[in-house]
Amino acid sequence: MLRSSLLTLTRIGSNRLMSTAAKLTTVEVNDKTGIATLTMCRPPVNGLNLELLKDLSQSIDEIESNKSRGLILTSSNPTIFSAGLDILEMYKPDKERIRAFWTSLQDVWLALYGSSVPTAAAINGHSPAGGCLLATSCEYRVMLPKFTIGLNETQLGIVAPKWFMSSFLSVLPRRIAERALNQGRMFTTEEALQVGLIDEVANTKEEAIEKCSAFIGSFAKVNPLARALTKQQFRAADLQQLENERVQDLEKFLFFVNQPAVQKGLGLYLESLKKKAKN
Ligand SMILES: CC/C=C\C/C=C\C/C=C\C/C=C/C(=O)SCCNC(=O)CCNC(=O)[C@H](O)C(C)(C)COP(=O)(O)OP(=O)(O)OC[C@H]1O[C@@H](n2cnc3c(N)ncnc32)[C@H](O)[C@@H]1OP(=O)(O)O
Repeated sequence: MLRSSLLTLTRIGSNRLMSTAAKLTTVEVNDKTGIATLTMCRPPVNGLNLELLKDLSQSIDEIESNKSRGLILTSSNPTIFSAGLDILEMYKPDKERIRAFWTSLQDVWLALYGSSVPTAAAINGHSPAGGCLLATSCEYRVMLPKFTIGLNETQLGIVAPKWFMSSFLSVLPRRIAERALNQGRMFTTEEALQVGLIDEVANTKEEAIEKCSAFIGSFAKVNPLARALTKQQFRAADLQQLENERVQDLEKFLFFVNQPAVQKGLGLYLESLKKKAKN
């Protein structure tokens, strides 16, 4: 398979480390537990651009087909899980590339939210918008203190698509989800724990990964097929909705993102990020 030819396989202690040639993600399988840790490593902020999304898709497929016991998603950056979609993909976009970009994002969501293996996110840094989408696509979340997580799209003058809302709603009560989305609210770790957006707090990344592993281990005595089919039945309606509306969803996104007012808003937001970075 093409994917195999892109992979290098290294052994670190009892762990197998698979990394893509471009190294935007690594997959490390713990030989004792059989759990795969998928790490995003795209400096400076794990912005989800086309290449990172393609890598994530490939890595998730790899983990599914390697029959790993579970998947833990985390980041190599010590303060940022993912800054969400790379705004440079949406600002003054290239016509063909932005189509591939959005389609890849749909692929990642379908693969992660619909994954047959147990999934958990070790959120070791800030996790706005697309970062929160990835985290809420997993079944369990452990976060480090003093970071933020949420769907802040309305703060940028954009709208979270329905399937972002589906992931959010699979975790939060409807009333809290609706208000947070309308406000574009970012929750601190402590607030996220209080509303149920995350399941546990850990003091270090290692501890977060241990807690994620313990969650995945909690299924050890459950029949894997029964567990996977049960999970997929819970998520089937959300997944089917995007499968049915993929093309319309892409066209809606392209129409929306190309509106002059949206482009202006994204430009101003990028400028404010750059100014903040300089100060
Ligand atoms: C009806 C509906 C139909 C269709 C829907 C249509 C549209 C909706 C589409 C999509 C939904 C959008 C989802 C998203 O994910 S949008 C992205 C949202 N993300 C953010 O708002 C995060 C912004 N970043 C930050 O808040 C901070 O950077 C962060 C807390 C992550 C890290 O802070 P830190 O102080 O550590 O780093 P910075 O100095 O701020 O940044 C370093 C560097 O990185 C650049 N940067 C940061 N975030 C992004 C990003 N998301 N995209 C691109 N670039 C980013 C930042 O500018 C700095 O760059 P430089 O100055 O060049 O070093």
